[in-house]
Amino acid sequence: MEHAPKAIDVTNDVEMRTFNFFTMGIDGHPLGLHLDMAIPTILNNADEEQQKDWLPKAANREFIATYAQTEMGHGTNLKKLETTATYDPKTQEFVLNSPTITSTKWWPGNLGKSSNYAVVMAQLYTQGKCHGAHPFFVQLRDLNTHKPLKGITVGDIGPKFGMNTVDNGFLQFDHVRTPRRSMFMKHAKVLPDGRYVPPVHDKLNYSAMVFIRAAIVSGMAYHLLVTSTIAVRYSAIRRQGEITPGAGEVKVLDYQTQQHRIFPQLARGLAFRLSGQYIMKLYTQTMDDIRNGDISAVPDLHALSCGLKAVTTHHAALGLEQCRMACGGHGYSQASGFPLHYSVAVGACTYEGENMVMLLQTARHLMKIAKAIRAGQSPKSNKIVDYLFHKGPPKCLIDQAYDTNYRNVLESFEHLARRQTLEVYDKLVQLQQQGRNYEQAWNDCAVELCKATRAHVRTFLARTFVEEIDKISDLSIKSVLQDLLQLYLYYEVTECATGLLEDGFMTGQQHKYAKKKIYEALEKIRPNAVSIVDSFDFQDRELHSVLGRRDGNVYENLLKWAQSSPLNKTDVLPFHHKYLGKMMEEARQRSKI
Ligand SMILES: CCCCCCCC/C=C\C/C=C/C(=O)SCCNC(=O)CCNC(=O)[C@H](O)C(C)(C)COP(=O)(O)OP(=O)(O)OC[C@H]1O[C@@H](n2cnc3c(N)ncnc32)[C@H](O)[C@@H]1OP(=O)(O)O
Ligand SMILES: Cc1cc2nc3c(=O)[nH]c(=O)nc-3n(C[C@H](O)[C@H](O)[C@H](O)COP(=O)(O)OP(=O)(O)OC[C@H]3O[C@@H](n4cnc5c(N)ncnc54)[C@H](O)[C@@H]3O)c2cc1C
Repeated sequence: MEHAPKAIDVTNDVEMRTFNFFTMGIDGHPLGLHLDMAIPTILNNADEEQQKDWLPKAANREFIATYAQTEMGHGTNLKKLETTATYDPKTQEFVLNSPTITSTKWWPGNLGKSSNYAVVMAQLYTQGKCHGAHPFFVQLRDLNTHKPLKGITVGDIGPKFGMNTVDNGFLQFDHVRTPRRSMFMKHAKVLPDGRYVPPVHDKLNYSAMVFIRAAIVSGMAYHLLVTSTIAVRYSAIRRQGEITPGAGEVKVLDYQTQQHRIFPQLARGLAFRLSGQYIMKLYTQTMDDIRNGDISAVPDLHALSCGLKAVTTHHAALGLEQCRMACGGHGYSQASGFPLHYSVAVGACTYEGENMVMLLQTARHLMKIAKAIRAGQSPKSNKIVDYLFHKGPPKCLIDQAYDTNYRNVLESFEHLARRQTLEVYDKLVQLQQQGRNYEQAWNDCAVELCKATRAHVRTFLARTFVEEIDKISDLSIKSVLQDLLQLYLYYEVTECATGLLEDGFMTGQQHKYAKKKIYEALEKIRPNAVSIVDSFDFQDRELHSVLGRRDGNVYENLLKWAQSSPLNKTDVLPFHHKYLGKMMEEARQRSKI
């Protein structure tokens, strides 16, 4: 198959678009879904003729499209989406319909007021048979008046936990007719007479979600690096309390507890950035392969993107909260920027696949591998999973004198992932032997399946971090990043210590060794901490934080920020005399009686 036209390479500016997206919660980005889901859908699911028609206009912003898949009643379970697209061979059109209240499309970004087109996921019916969810490219609003077209009800879903500058919307179809060729026809097709032509892989229609899951990994790195920049800079300004009595108040960044709270977030931000680059390259390569008819990497990409998305979003949410708490009272102010960054970032734990569901998707992949291992098969030279086939050292070696390239630490992570994967597989088999069906057994193992996925993803993140730091040639930069790598690896050892201690693989003494390495790394990072975050070169505008200002003039600008509040436009607000003043006057009068 010849290469499809690459009018735009959606992934070449992912870093910038991740930044754009993740600040959209700050300045509202009516093109977020257009750029990050609608265009990738056109690129990967439209046939050549459709691409020639839609892609240049989309790239030129001649319309704004969103990605309308989730419904009020279903977001995770795509098999049960209720919106229908029924083919009418007489007119060669699809009839789109929202049969129930729960089939109302609900959540799509920019759907409420901005978009005039949408990628609509609907159950495809033709010749009386349902062929499952397929994407359709549908016009929603008149291009001149921007009014909804006939049969279309659309609006904003109202205020949310965050991202309230984005018009997430609702959408209902009342028997809306759309041409046959509005169905994305690169993979599956419906011929003029209504015959359905199936795709080579029935999940290729889901590629836009895979793109976002891959992009979110870099997005979470961005959020952790932004918020740890704010926390480090503020902690280098804020003086509170003494370490040596009489020696004067210290910068709170000198407290070990403050370092232990913030620096691991910095380290995780770097780790996620490196794995984010890896997964985006894997996505791009896989999409190229699909264009050339090779779908062999699709399962690996799906499994890794689901696992990375779930783990990095969860750790980013926890890490942002740690950075906020580390800034005390001012961290709780909107002036800090934390409420904004947090409310945008934490949505990623839910959208693009709720995290538990994503962990379980990766677990499906791991169970296939476990089955092959138990059947005595050999590994398939796949660097992401081959370690599961290998037998690692019987005991933890992290405290050996020399641990070249942290091989002993990585083998500890591999041991835990291997053990948890095989143990939960064996439990799955055992439960079925005891009479449970597969689905029941799966549900009874779901928590352990998620743990196995987290252990597998941790191994991947750690190995990628080690390999990428090893490639750095500038020794001064390498030395600083190795301090963060040391912190990351031993912090992760302590984070999964229960798993490593559970089977006696690691000893309590080795756990103490890991803690010692953490404290050592904190001490090494402290003198470079401000330079490290300054090196990210975030602009004050994107930090959106008085506490994280590059010039460090926190207090003067905190007062200026407060004084600029509308509440401070006048000394006495009208409500005072109307309510509080009146209440107090009446109370004084009563007390005179
Ligand atoms: C550029 C910067 C951008 C920065 C970030 C911008 C973000 C924009 C902000 C917000 C946008 C948000 C958008 C959305 O939220 S869009 C809606 C997202 N919705 C979801 O993610 C739904 C989640 N549910 C699913 O994906 C699926 O229902 C499922 C995967 C949970 C289950 O799928 P299902 O069809 O039911 O299949 P099975 O579980 O039965 O699995 C069958 C089989 O298929 C494989 N598979 C499933 N999905 C994929 C896939 N995407 N790719 C490849 N393979 C897939 C699965 O592994 C099974 O295989 P098997 O084990 O071999 O049987
Ligand atoms: C900020 C934001 C932006 C969004 N933007 C878009 C968009 O642009 N386009 C779009 O189409 N959608 C969008 N969504 C919707 C989003 O994709 C869904 O909310 C998400 O997929 C989760 O589905 P749900 O809401 O149905 O949750 P549910 O699936 O109902 O989840 C509820 C609970 O059930 C659990 N659960 C569900 N199924 C299983 C299972 N099989 N096994 C174990 N546990 C399970 C979940 O883990 C969760 O704990 C957005 C959502 C948010 C929050």
